[in-house]
This record gives sequence, structure tokens and C-alpha cells, in this order.
Amino acid sequence: MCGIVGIVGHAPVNQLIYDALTVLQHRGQDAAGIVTVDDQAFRLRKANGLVKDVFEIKHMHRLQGNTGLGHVRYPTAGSASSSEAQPFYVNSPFGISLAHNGNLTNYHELIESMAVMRRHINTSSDSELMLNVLAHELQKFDTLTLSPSQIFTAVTKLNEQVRGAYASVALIIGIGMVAFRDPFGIRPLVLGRKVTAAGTEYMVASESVALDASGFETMRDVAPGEAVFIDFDGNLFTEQCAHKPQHVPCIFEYVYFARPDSTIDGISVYGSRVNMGRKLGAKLKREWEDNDIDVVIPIPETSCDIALQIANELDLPYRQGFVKNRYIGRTFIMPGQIERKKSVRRKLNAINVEFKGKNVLLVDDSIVRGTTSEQIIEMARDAGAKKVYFASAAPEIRFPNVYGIDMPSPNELIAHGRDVEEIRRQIGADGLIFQDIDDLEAAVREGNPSIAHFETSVFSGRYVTADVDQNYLDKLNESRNDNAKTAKAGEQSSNLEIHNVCHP
Ligand SMILES: O=P(O)(O)OC[C@H]1O[C@H](OP(=O)(O)OP(=O)(O)O)[C@H](O)[C@@H]1O
Ligand SMILES: NC(=O)CC[C@H](N)C(=O)O
Ligand SMILES: [Mg+2]
Repeated sequence: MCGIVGIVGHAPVNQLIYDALTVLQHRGQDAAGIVTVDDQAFRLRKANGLVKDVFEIKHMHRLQGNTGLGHVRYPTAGSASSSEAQPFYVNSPFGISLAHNGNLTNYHELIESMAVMRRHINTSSDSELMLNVLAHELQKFDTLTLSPSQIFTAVTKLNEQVRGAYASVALIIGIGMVAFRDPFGIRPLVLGRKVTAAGTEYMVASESVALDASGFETMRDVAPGEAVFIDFDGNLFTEQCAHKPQHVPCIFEYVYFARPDSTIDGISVYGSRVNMGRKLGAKLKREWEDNDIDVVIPIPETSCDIALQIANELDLPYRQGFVKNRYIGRTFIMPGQIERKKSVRRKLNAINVEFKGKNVLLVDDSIVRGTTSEQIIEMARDAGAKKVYFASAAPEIRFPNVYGIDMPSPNELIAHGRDVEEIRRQIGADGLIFQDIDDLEAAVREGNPSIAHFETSVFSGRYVTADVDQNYLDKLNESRNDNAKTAKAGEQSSNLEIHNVCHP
């Protein structure tokens, strides 16, 4: 679930993009990159690591220009090599650089068509592939400049070829910045502006918090299938570029990915989490009528708003029984299971007094691999809890995700092939309760009743792009399960890191 940002401004954008990336860091911790346009040249810095480590003062000095893009990466395709960090670049036509959040589901079909088009893809990244599809479509206009309508035609053609989830932003040298969202609007993309003495500046980003941090006012979400083009004079053009757009945003943004202070598709992420707590609290009251819970404790950080609301519903005390180490990032988006497992105890520590002799209800937003829940229940018992109950604000996650969340392998999901009782035993809880899917959808929809459907494939196994069959899922599992990724990591040093050769 990467984070993207793009700005067309009237003053240097390097610091604004850096600031935006720091508030999008929760969407990707593996790599970061910024590209700016300085006169007629791209300036690029990208590498593996957190934003604060990737960009040193010397890099920031080099990132000159009033227009730029930024990306934080959480790999869902290809490898985690620095050569697959984003933004990507092609030199023809004009010179284009692109940043992408999402995941393409017809990579293999597209890569074959690239060979026919005599386009070379140097990495195994689906985002580099998407950039080349865009470049190929723009190349078809045999002109020295591009009009907004030509750009929209190219995006329309791209939408006809590319399947999966994508919120993308691209800079075209001498022309402007184009941002577009897939026809289902699976991944988020928001548009904002800042009125300055020199003229209006525009910004697109994965989440509204990035606009807030850079001093931009939110205008609206980019619609599913829509493209937004801003030329270098600051003129904004928009057009619907999909034949049958449908709004089916990813529900997991609200459950886990997005920051609570963001508003996505008109829905406050915080508000949706409070609603999740309300619904799950009501279910707990209904189904565990005579419970003996003494205290509700969240598993920081994402579940805190949910747990507080559950405590209110149950009229029980809410206590922060775990302290989060602020220097450890999100464990779920870490690349391998060994690291994820080790990081739970590094990240969270129990305050014994909140557990000693009590029956505690631990609340998390979701149970995916069970890495967190298994260890945290053990920690609660070690801290002296009498009984440990567990509540998940998301239903059982039983199916892989193919739209930008790295859950490629059903066997790695703790709820795959297990009922609630089996999961309870596996994580070692005294009681376990999951949110119902209808309640989860209703909790999120309350913020924007016009959204009829959400992308909920991890719970249902139904994939909205209709191109995902068992054969696809089997291949995905084979190529991206934890063992396959570990094997791939060993090969990474052989990748050509073309982008950094001139500018170490
Ligand atoms: O069942 P699992 O595979 O462990 O995945 C689920 C856990 O991972 C996430 O936390 P994470 O540490 O990534 O981030 P957070 O601090 O935002 O809660 C999520 O909030 C759950 O706690
Ligand atoms: N999480 C994402 O959005 C990933 C983007 C892209 N598929 C990559 O792996 O780089
Ligand atoms: Mg968590």
C-alpha cells in the first residue's frame, strides 16, 4: 500500500514533497523516492529505507524545481530491491517519471505486449510496466507537444489495457503532471490546491493528511477512472477516462492502512473506526451477554480508536496496557515473517499493573497472519492476566489480496481454512470474536452512503476486476509466498541500479 504525491507549484517543491512523504510513511516503509523537474531535467533520489534516512541534505539540494513527485514503497510485486524503488523513469517520449500505488493483475499479459512494442522493462516491477504502457500510448501522438485531450486519450487507452488497482501520478517533461485512478477507484487519490501570490499550486496524494502537512486545501477525491492533468503554467484539466467506472474502494484502507486523520472518498477514517467499535461493541453485548471482562485494552496503534469505542459501548474501563516503541514501524508491512515476528516484542511492551489478576479484552483492527495476536496474548498472560479475550474489528481474512496489500498466500493467513474456534485455539485466547462483514461495510459506509460496494475480497474471495481466477491465485502464491520472497531477496544484488550510478 504505497503512498504517492505530486505537486505542480510556483516555488521549489522538494521540502513540501519530503514533508508529505513523512506523513505517508505508514503506507510504505521499504523505500522512498522523489523526482523533481529542474528546467528540462529530472532530478531523482530513491533508495531503500525510511524517508528520513533516504534523503540527506545533499540530495535535497539536488532536488531542485517547482514540480515533483514522491513515493513511499511497500512492495507487492517484483522484488524489494532499490532498483524497484519509485518513481520510475523512461526517456521517451519527452521523458516521463511515474509513481504508483496499487498492484496490476495482468502483469504477464502486459509484459508480453511490451516485447511486441519493443519496449524494454528493466525490473520485475508492475509500476515500471505501467509507466511503459503510458509512454507507449503517448508515443502514438507524433507531435512535439501534447494537448490535455491527447493525454486523456492515452490514459483512456491505458485503462483499457491495464487491470488491477492503481492510483498513479506521472510527470512529463515540458508538458505537465497527470494523475489517474483505476476504474474501480480501489486505491485512494485526493486532489488539493494552494492559492499563492504567484498563482494556484496543485497537489495530488494518496491521503488528505499529506495535503494538510504541505499546507494544501483538499478540493476533492479523484473519481474512479478519472484523470487530472495540470500543465506547467498551473492550468487544471480533468476528464473521465474509463468507459464504465464504478466506485468500489478498498475497505482495508479504513480498517488498517490509512491514517485516522485522513478523509478518503468523503469518509473520515477515524469516524469509520469509531463506527467499527460501535458495531463490534454491540455484537459483543449481544453474543457475550454474561461476560466477565474487567477492562478493554487496545493493541497499538491502529486499534486504539476502535477499542475506546468498544469500552464505551460495554461501559467498561479503557486502558492503554501496552506501550508502543515509537522507533519501530508497522509490523504487518515489514517484508518477511522472521522480521515481523521479532518486531512485535520490540514494538509493544505490557504494563503489568493493567493486567495483573484481570480478565482483559484485547482489541485489534484485524488478524491477518496472527503474528501480533499470538504474541500479544502470551504477553498479556505473562503480565498476569487471568483471562485474555480477543476482538477483531475486521472479519476473518481468508483470501489473498491482489490489489496492493502483500497477502499473496492463503496458507500464510491464520483464518484460511480455520473456523473461529480453531483460530481462537491457535492464538491462545479464552474467547475470540470477529466483526461481521455487513457491520464492517455499514460502519464505513455511514460516512458516505453513496458508496454501494467496497472492495472486500480478503473476506469474501470475490475480486471486483473479474480477471482473478484460481490459476492466477496459484501462480501468485507460488511466486510471492514468504519462502519465494526470501529466495528472491538473495538475487537482488544482481539488479542493475541504473538510477543511482551518476548520483551516489
Ligand atoms: O495478524 P498480523 O499479521 O499480525 O497483522 C495484523 C496486525 O498488524 C497491524 O499492526 P502494525 O504493527 O502493522 O501497525 P499499527 O501500529 O498501525 O497497528 C494491524 O494493526 C494488526 O495489529
Ligand atoms: N503497495 C503498493 O502500492 C506497491 C506498488 C507496486 N506494485 C510495487 O510493488 O512497487
Ligand atoms: Mg496493529
